[in-house]
Amino acid sequence: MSHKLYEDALAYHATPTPGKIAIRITKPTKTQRDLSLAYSPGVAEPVRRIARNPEDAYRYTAKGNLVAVITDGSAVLGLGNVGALAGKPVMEGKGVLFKTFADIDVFDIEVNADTPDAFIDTVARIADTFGGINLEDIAAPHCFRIERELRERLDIPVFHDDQHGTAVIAAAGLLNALQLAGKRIEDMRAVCLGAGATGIATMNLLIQLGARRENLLMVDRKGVVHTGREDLNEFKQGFAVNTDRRTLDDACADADVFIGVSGPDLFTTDMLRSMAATPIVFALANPDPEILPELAHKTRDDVIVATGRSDYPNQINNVLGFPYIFRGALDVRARTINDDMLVAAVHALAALTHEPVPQEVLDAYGLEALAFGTDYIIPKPFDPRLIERLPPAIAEAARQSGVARN
Ligand SMILES: O=C([O-])CC(=O)C(=O)O
Ligand SMILES: [Mg+2]
Repeated sequence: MSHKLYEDALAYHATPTPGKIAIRITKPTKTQRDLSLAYSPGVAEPVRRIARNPEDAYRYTAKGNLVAVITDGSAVLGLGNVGALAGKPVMEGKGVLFKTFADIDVFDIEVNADTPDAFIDTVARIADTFGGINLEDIAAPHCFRIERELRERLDIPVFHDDQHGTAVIAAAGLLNALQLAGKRIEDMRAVCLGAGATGIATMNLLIQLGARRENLLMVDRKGVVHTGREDLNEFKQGFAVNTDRRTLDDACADADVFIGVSGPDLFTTDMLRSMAATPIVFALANPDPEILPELAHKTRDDVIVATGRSDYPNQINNVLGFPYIFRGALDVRARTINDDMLVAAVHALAALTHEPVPQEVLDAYGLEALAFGTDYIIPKPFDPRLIERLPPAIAEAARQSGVARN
């Protein structure tokens, strides 16, 4: 990407105030009386109430609209293990998006943890502060255990964004792309390059939506995940297929779908040429995709391409998910975010793409027109209808599945 954009990004982050987010006060604090309500002695009364009834925290504190965006810095974007502190710009960025798109407040928390247990313990001990926990940029496989144990221990939603957020958006975009390609998810043969958090969660969600496990080939650094391998962790084992295919080249031949959640430029033009008719290529590595859209389109004119980036059509990025999924969950004080809620989000997103696009979306993207088609398989992040459609669908799924407290 251009050097200029990166220079601009540094200036954006540095001035006029370092960082991207600050705290706002929601009550009057101008007079002696204001202070005696906000602080001693008045503050003692909500304290006594919450001590008697913890649910009162939702009434007298910011808890119910406050999400922790928490990382250990072990898998920041596609940049790898850069450490907790270096992950902070991304976590602040998530806070900006939660606030902009769903009016949810965020504390970003960067945890230096030597072990998954230390991380789990830290999060569990601070969880009372929050209405929900958004785990971010935590590497596989330890992210799976971290999420599972925190879900068991806590009665607020715990959601690993890079797994389920990205999976929801990819699945919604894929349903639409398959429709354009005239293919059914039940028949689709898909390759997933990258068997980490996002890859595994996405494949699991596609199976829930009708994909057949034996038609999904996961590929990791050592090649195709197949039943003859003895180096697979329990999460990859679930996707081991009985096949002769061994390399990424082998896997891509005649495939209908390629989903990359790996690293830059790993998907070649030869691989693309070997895919079935109207191939679907989701090159989702951030910031640099597995293949650049211009190269994919130059290689085949029947390809449908998506990336994770804002500067190309078809942005498959979890920004379309986490703000609205948490909004829906917080609105009904859901105890968790379950699969029914994720599937509801998939269908709401996929359906919205078929409707006429409002003028303000065209303006935000400098476009004359935009309609369902190969360059528009998923709504744009600046679509004001997202906040109207997604949270109610997710909240309803929470109610139906019995995890809503309101
Ligand atoms: O931050 C983004 O653009 C999407 C994301 O969660 C990641 O790449 O880890
Ligand atoms: Mg992430």
